[in-house]
Amino acid sequence: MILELDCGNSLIKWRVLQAAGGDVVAQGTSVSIAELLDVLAGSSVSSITRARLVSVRSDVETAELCSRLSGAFQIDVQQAAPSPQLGGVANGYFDYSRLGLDRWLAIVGAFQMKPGPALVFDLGTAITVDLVDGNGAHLGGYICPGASLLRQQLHSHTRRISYAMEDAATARSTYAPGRSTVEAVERGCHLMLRSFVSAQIQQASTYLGADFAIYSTGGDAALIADIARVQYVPDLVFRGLAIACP
Ligand SMILES: Nc1ncnc2c1ncn2[C@@H]1O[C@H](COP(=O)(O)OP(=O)(O)OP(=O)(O)O)[C@@H](O)[C@H]1O
Ligand SMILES: CC(C)(CO)[C@@H](O)C(=O)NCCC(=O)O
Ligand SMILES: [K+]
Repeated sequence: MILELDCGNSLIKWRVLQAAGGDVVAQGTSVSIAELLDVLAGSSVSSITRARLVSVRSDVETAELCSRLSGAFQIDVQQAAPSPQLGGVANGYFDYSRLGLDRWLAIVGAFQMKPGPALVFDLGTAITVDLVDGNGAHLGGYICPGASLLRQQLHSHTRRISYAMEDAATARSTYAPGRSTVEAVERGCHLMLRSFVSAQIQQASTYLGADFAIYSTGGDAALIADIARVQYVPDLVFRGLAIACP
């Protein structure tokens, strides 16, 4: 079985495949490797024979994650590394090694799904947007605060904005003007995020032509999944990871 890990700034997303390109037998999100090892130990996942990992954490932290994993399963852990080209895509950064590896793999995963122009949204701790043209040239992209950061900044920098997170999801059910703090903040941030996404889609036609695919991935991808033409692909980074570490 193959263990795949996407180590973001807040969470470790992981899944276990029966074999390369095979069925997903287990998946989840963990706050730490220790928690992930506990979950796997208590599951029906039997023998992990390979692991591949992408991380946007510091080199020291990433090396630590890899060594914990190799120690636990007695295996080598393959790690995605920056590259100027992969899977028909050319990295568009001035310095290709500076492009976040999660972004890079999401673009590569998208281009493999359908070779052609694409706009890729990843909604995690940060929201990232990347453009790739029909020849596989990555044109660059954008990095913005994610949905939680937007709200948290309001909570941290004001005296009177404060509410229980349990009430947040209900408050987001419409976009009507908010009549309580929770409604006003949740609807405001949700609209801000969606307006940004719509503006990106509109602007992208300048660079990609009228006919491009739009993908959304990451923990908060569902917030924009209903916008016209947006395809929700939760495992976009893992698709790219399989190409980077075959
Ligand atoms: N089970 C979950 N646990 C925690 N957050 C979740 C969960 N499901 C969705 N989310 C949302 O996903 C967001 C985190 O997204 P994701 O896990 O893609 O990014 P990350 O790993 O934290 O960050 P990044 O990859 O941008 O560095 C949170 O802001 C939260 O709103
Ligand atoms: C932007 C994030 C945090 C998104 O996870 C990650 O891709 C990252 O750390 N990128 C490095 C900076 C860059 O991509 O320009
Ligand atoms: K991410």
